[in-house]
Amino acid sequence: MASVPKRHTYGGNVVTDRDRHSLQRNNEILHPIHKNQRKHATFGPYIIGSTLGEGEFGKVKLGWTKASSSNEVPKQVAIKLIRRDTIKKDADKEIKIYREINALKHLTHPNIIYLEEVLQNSKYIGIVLEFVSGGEFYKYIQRKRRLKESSACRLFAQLISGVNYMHYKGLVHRDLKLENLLLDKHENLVITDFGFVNEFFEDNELMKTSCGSPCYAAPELVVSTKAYEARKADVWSCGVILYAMLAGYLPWDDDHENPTGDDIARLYKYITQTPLKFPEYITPIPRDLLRRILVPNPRRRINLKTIKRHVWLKPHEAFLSIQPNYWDEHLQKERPKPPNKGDVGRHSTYSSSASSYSKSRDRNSLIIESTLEQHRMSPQLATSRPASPTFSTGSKVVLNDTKNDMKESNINGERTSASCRYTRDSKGNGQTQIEQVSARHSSRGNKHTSVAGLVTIPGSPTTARTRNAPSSKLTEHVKDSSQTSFTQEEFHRIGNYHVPRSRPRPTSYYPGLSRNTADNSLADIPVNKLGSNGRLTDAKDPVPLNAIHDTTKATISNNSIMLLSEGPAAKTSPVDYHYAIGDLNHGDKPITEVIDKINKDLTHKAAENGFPRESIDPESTSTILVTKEPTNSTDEDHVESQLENVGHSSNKSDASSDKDSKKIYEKKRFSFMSLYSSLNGSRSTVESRTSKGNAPPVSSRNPSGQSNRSNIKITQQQPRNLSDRVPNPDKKINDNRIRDNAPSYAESENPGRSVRASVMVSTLREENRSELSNEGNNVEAQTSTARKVLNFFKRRSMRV
Ligand SMILES: Nc1ncnc2c1ncn2[C@@H]1O[C@H](COP(=O)(O)OP(=O)(O)OP(=O)(O)O)[C@@H](O)[C@H]1O
Repeated sequence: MASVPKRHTYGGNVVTDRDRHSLQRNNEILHPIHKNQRKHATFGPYIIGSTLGEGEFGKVKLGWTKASSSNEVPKQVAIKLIRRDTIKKDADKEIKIYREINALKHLTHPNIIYLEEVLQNSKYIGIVLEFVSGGEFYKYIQRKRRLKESSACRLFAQLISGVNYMHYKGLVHRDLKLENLLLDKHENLVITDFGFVNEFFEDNELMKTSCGSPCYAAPELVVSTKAYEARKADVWSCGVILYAMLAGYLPWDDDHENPTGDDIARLYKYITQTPLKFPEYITPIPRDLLRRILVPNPRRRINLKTIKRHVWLKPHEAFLSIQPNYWDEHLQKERPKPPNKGDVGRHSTYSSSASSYSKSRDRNSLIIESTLEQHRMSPQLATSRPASPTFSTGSKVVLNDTKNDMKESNINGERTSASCRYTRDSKGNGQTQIEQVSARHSSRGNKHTSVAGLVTIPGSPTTARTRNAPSSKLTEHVKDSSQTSFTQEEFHRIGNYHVPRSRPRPTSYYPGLSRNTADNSLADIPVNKLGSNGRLTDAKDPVPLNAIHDTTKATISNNSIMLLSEGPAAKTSPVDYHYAIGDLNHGDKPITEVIDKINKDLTHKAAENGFPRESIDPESTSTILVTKEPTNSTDEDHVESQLENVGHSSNKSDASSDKDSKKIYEKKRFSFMSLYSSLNGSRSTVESRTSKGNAPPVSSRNPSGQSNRSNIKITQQQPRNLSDRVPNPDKKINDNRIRDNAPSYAESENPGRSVRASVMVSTLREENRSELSNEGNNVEAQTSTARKVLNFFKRRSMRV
């Protein structure tokens, strides 16, 4: 008979029968092991399962508590096991671990990983975290290529809520990136990996230690040796994350001379000097938000408070308006009561042959054996060595512009740094002593229950259920958070975890990995040719904060403009009219009047250009290109006030957007070659576009880099029918106007070739193909006509 493997602890020691009896007697951890039961490794009270992932510090294992009765569902946890011998040699590593632990024990937020406890034995430190079963966020994006806007919006709101909460607690993460985000089983975002976390104390003190991952780190961390404002650095990273969610790849990852970003100096030069570019499927509103976030100059970068109020996040306004202290008050409620003061530091102890454990009842009473006490720090390290064991002294951060939005960094009434202590608590035979952060018996299941349970908080982006809840309730909750009633969620089921990683995760996210699949929408889009140059390239220069300067298809309908992104993945997004057209509507004119005027102008122009007047339905949707060029205004207050003035904005579901977009395209019939609108002094030029809605991407740029307020570009569709495209003298004149009226486009971005003409040609080719295939009889005649048209455009494109 094959010998049954012995149950052993993760300390590597075999648990003897004597040990087991002693443990059972103490009723502490182990349960009787039946002969036919599989034996497991254990670590403290947890049975150790498969490897969930691997990081810098070692493996993260799935663990679960042993059920004391058949009815009890074991609680699952993730245990970050860190070999003590590895950190003994590496004081930096140890500092990171303590930072993480000491930060996490103060954080209770649905979108921040929850620290259950910390255990250690002679070989390992085990950071016991809630188990998050939805997998890694970057893989999620890779799987989906990119996220739908609504989904990105929900997750970004969660990210912002979590980051805002930690800032409220006086902590900055400093290493926010896709790889440090996980998803729970409800696809809620969970921020992890607090190894670079730091604390800010006083006003006017900035952080000096650069950290984070290059692709996500704010430029000021790298290009400047000056102290930086760490919260703004977190904001930058959030922007990079948002970009990655929406685009499916990182911004500024296309420097061909530095494809992997290994040359960091070059990478940052590239970041600060290359305008932010967008793929066409990112719609104007999130673009606008990204442009405000990804501003190299931190002083001009939007802050969290303003982000929360951005119109794009309007659907999650309710969730974002929950005050950070709400989470402390209410999520803590569902956890065991904090100990009486006298209990702090009191331990109930049990032991095995490998290690002994003690439990304190207070999450703040972390006692962990620190090798730091035994090591002399190198002078270099000593400077950044925590004054308190918690955080490095070299990294204090300022509270300035968001000062009013943040409270003093008090945690449970005391400074973060004061709440942590290291004690040496050796036991008997010189064995390593134990620690425990908190004896919290509630599961993260509960916590996420709370998250899921935020059903009672309508508008919360945390779960699908929350979104349907009546909005009045949210207000109640926001106003009176004491009325919370969290539902209890069942524990995570064993097996409901993602496939373990077999190797360390990448430190940055390379979209190329996901692009080699059949994602034509990504592959086909000349991303580098799109976007605008509204963002200044020099960090020293003021950056226009409040500009919508994308070329954007828009459809006016019922007092609102449907802004359409361009290209195969085009989606509609109803946007507040005032917001979309900005100065166009300055003169207190009712929107309907303005729309009427635009439509009349269009009709007039149609007639002028030889199109039948009656072919335009003034009531119907008219496609226009709205391009509001960057303004010189750089004042953040102005941004805020602008945002305040922004009316409603709602994100339509993608399905309905698609429908709308199709409908709109069906209605488009003409392409106006020029239209100069003098509405409120705004200059309007006309751009051509194809019937597929592929406006020349480069035209969205402001080639001169100069700021022109409210440069509205209006156009209508190219005729859809082949017969409409048959060249005639009028049409030629018309076509010449296209070119003549779009000098900016031809002049600058593509001096050698007309992208617009190319787009037209390719579209014509496509349409010819489909139409000709339907009309077999006239194939030849029409082909030759089509050829003429193509040749005409080809010649034109060569001439430009
Ligand atoms: N709470 C958790 N629930 C589920 N899986 C987790 C959890 N924590 C970590 N993991 C998995 O383990 C992997 C490594 O975790 P983590 O990044 O926290 O380790 P680390 O040693 O701090 O890594 P890093 O190199 O980023 O510092 C994660 O990518 C994830 O797959």
